Amino acid sequence: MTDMRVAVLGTGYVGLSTGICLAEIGHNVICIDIDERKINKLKERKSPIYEPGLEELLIKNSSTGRLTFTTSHPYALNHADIIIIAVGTPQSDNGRADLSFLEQAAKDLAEHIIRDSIVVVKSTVPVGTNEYLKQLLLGQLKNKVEIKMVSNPEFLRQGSAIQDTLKADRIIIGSDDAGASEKIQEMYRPLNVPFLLTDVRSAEMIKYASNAFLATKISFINGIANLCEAVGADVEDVANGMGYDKRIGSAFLKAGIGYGGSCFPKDVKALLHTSREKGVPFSLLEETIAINDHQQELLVGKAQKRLGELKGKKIAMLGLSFKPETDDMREAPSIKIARALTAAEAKVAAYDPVASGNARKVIGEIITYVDSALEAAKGADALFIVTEWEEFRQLEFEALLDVMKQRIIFDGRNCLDEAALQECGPIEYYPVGRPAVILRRDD
Ligand SMILES: NC(=O)c1ccc[n+]([C@@H]2O[C@H](COP(=O)([O-])OP(=O)(O)OC[C@H]3O[C@@H](n4cnc5c(N)ncnc54)[C@H](O)[C@@H]3O)[C@@H](O)[C@H]2O)c1
Ligand SMILES: O=c1ccn([C@@H]2O[C@H](COP(=O)(O)OP(=O)(O)O[C@H]3O[C@H](CO)[C@@H](O)[C@H](O)[C@H]3O)[C@@H](O)[C@H]2O)c(=O)[nH]1
Repeated sequence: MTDMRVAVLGTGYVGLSTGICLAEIGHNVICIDIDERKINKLKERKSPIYEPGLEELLIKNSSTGRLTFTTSHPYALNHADIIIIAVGTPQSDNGRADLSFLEQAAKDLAEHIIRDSIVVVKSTVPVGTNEYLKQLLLGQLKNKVEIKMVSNPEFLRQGSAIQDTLKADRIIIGSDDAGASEKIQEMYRPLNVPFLLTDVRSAEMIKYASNAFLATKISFINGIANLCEAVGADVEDVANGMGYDKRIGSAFLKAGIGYGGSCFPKDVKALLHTSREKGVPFSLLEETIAINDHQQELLVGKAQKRLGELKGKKIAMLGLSFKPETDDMREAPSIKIARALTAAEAKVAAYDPVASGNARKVIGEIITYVDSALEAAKGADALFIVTEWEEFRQLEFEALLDVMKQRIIFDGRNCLDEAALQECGPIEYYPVGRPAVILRRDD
């Protein structure tokens, strides 16, 4: 059965992608957000975020009338009998997940739900939160209605959110109510994605375990990369060689300056917080975090070692967003790198294809934002690759190196073509976990 009536709370990456994709497979979706500016933009069929493919589907599904937007909870809830919560669960000071947006969402629901409903929690929440929310909701319900809860964590990645939603590896449905579980399976069935049915607590844990495992895989390969530098091995070949083993797999073995973004940093810390709260030591997670933090400092350390005092040196920074194909700056490694460089009194000129506007809000005016890689490179003592945008791989490095004061590149993402760089004449190229390429004038 298609054409279910669904309300989605929150139009961030998750809410918006979910809402759009559910409309795309035939449901009637209303998305609600408390942020009036976002909703106004969405009503004009413009995406408030940079996410490939999202705006096309937004326009398509808005024009069929299957996808609408509102800031009014009563209006949206009047429309729906499946309510998906996709509000943010940021990190609070002690590492714990901040549930205040969820608590407010539960209050909004309690006030305005007028019919029996299934409430689906898509936000990433610590184990036990679904039960807590249910109690909160039931305790404040204004109308006499029946509420069933389903935990349905999300696994999309920014930059490929739409494809990840339409072609997910799996859909996790955690519920103790067979009817609710069946209805949510029906909702997703047109996607033709495998379901894993489980209890609520296990569903909540699957999300944290998945993110923590992937983050740990990244820290592991970064640890190996640092060792490779010490022993003269090449981490790209090592990761390749490991990845052929099906038990290991090649994904998430890309060494570099560590993981950032709106999820891995906060979710690993939230899981660690749970382990401490329960008195179950999980020092592996501490190490995952420590390696990640260290990795972001290493790049600046390498520049200090090569250039000496950074005071007055000019650094060109290519890339600001936490990964390519997004303008999201949450926990982007560029933030720490920009702060460390400017603390050492280096002058930083940064270029990013889409994230400069958001970067200004986070990093501020301690660095200069320019409109091209070439402009950033002018007069630079070194160039840092911080985000592996495809645009940077395609750069004319000969021209870029020619405008630099010193022909030195630190590639924090191992994304440049070494052979092509060697064609550019004298160069010093320092990747992560691989031997440096040093071609002097008389080589
Ligand atoms: N970003 C990702 O790639 C991703 C992927 C998987 C899971 N998650 C998880 O999904 C959740 C949402 O993440 P996000 O990145 O989409 O969040 P986000 O911060 O980008 O967006 C959340 C939205 O919710 C809105 N909101 C807050 N309170 C509300 C309320 N009471 N009613 C309606 N709207 C409200 C906010 O205004 C905001 O627009 C988080 O728990 C996150 O950990 C995120
Ligand atoms: O081999 C790798 C892979 C990733 N990264 C970095 O790890 C971070 C996260 O990358 P990615 O996982 O691609 O992006 P996210 O959009 O943050 O997605 C993650 O976080 C989401 C939110 O929970 C989950 O839904 C996704 O499944 C999970 O991949 C980025 O800084 C990447 O540069 C590496 O350093 N090496």
